[in-house]
Amino acid sequence: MSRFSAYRDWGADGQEKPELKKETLQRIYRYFLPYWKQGVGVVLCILLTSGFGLLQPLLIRGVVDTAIPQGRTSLLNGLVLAMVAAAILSGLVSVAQAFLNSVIGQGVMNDIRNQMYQHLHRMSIRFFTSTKTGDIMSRVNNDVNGLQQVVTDTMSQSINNVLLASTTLVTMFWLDWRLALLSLILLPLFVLPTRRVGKMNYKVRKETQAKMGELSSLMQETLSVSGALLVKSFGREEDELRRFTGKTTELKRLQIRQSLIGRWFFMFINVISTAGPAIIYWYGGHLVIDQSITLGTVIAFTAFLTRLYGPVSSLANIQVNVLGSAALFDRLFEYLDLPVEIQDRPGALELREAAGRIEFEGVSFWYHKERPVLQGLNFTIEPGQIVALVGPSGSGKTTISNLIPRLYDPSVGAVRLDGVDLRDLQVKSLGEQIGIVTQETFLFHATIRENLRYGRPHATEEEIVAAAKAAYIHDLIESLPEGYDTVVGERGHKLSGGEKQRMAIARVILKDPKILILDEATSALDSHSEAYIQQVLEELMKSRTSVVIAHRLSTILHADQILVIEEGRLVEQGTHVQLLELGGLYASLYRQQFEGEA
Ligand SMILES: Nc1ncnc2c1ncn2[C@@H]1O[C@H](COP(=O)(O)OP(=O)(O)OP(=O)(O)O)[C@@H](O)[C@H]1O
Repeated sequence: MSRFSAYRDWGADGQEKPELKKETLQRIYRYFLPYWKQGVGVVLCILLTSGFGLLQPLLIRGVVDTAIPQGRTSLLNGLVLAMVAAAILSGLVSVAQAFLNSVIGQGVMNDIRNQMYQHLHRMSIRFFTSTKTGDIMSRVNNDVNGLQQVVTDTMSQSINNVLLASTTLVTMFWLDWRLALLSLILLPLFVLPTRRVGKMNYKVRKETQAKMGELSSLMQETLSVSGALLVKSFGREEDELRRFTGKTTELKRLQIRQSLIGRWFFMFINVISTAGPAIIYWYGGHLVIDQSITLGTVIAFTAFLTRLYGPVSSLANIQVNVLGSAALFDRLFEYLDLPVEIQDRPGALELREAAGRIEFEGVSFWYHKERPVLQGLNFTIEPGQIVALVGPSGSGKTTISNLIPRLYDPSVGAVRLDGVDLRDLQVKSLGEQIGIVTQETFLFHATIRENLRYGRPHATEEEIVAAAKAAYIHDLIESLPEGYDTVVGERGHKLSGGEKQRMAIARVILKDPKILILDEATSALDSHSEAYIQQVLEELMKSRTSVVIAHRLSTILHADQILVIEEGRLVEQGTHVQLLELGGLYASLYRQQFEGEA
């Protein structure tokens, strides 16, 4: 089985039980390292806010125990002012903390998103043909977004909570050890239910995430232009609706469950945050009556109690949260770690100007090992030659042409350009020498000018117009209200199949590559336009090596060599005249077409 076979089930959400791996932690740490300064800032902010927080109950105690009983109004004013000032300062610091947190979170997220996009572009076509677009999108968008929330919240809240809980506990013991002990005994009451709720919440959240992924994949497929067209043309709207509502109903159920879990959580919090202080008032009240502590201490204690229980119950969930973040990171790392199939070897040569001699030596190829697509191909294309690949549908012609720009590497044997194995050349420099026009032309959602310039980013206006004229598309472009500024592509102006092919040809004319691959490049044209374009292409093919795949054999009569492919094997080779004389597969294909057209 190919090492890429795992791609096929990508996004099926294999990992259920997250575990914390040392390598994961180390890698996460490396992403945060560049932001250490902001990290120090966050810790300082947390220290300050927890200091301000500690101050409040102590100030309350001063008010209750000293200022009011002793009738010291100036002290009362001072204490109240200090309370307000501490609240304002604490608020300001928390704004700064939120800012720093965002800088870190967004920064890490941005770095990962860019790294992921770059990595995805290094992946071979095999990856894209075997992975659902929805899954790729979902990883780049949802997972990376999820990261910010989970990571920064988990990280800074954990530090925050540890500090809050420990400083509060120390202060509580300093104030009165008996009440402090009682608070500690009550702690499990608080912590245990929230921990359970936290776990349940995590599980449902994960299920919801997976369901949402499925839903977005489904929408991506059925709401794309081609998908919608298919649904309509087969009248399958109702079935699709059923499939969709099946998933949304499931999602609804999960989300209701999630919000119920939230309600349970708040119920526990409410009960305990009322019951906790009540118990402290009860025991503290007795101590006040016995005059062993002051009333202010009891009031301060109840304020401290919420400062203790909140952070401790969050910390009880920290394991779940940390595991959750680690799992999210792991999902992203899995993508980042996908092996790059086609990449530069160390010391790969830069191809400056290819002469254009292409050799296939003992080339076999398979997408999946059990089904070879090309078998033992040997042939040479001399510089400047026009070579046509001919053969029944599915015989492997496109696959052969894909090996030349190294969209795939041969499974056995070698493809050479000017005597050098393609695997020893820099992939980018190879790509620069090759121009491809296929049956399906893709245009970006951009202006016609920008689309044409894709072939040569620095092309002048004159060069663009000249290329468009050469591809017989200039007049059409001029007739559009916005001419070369017309936006085409996914949501822009629609060009017909033939017009798109002419755009693709103009784009390649601009690129001016040394090697040309035309895979059914004129299939969308009527015979009148095809005759025109054929002239253009013949002009274009002069002085470069060209590989042409065409079902309409009339377009390849003048090829220097015709390679006849059947079931992945080279079965005949020669010029049109030679092959007709041979009276084999080519002759019969030609006769069939000739008779069909006659
Ligand atoms: N990405 C892929 N994964 C698995 N099998 C593939 C893939 N692409 C093509 N194939 C298979 O490889 C074989 C050769 O396909 P190829 O597209 O090279 O044929 P072709 O001669 O160009 O056909 P056509 O004339 O119909 O375009 C076919 O049987 C096809 O099903």
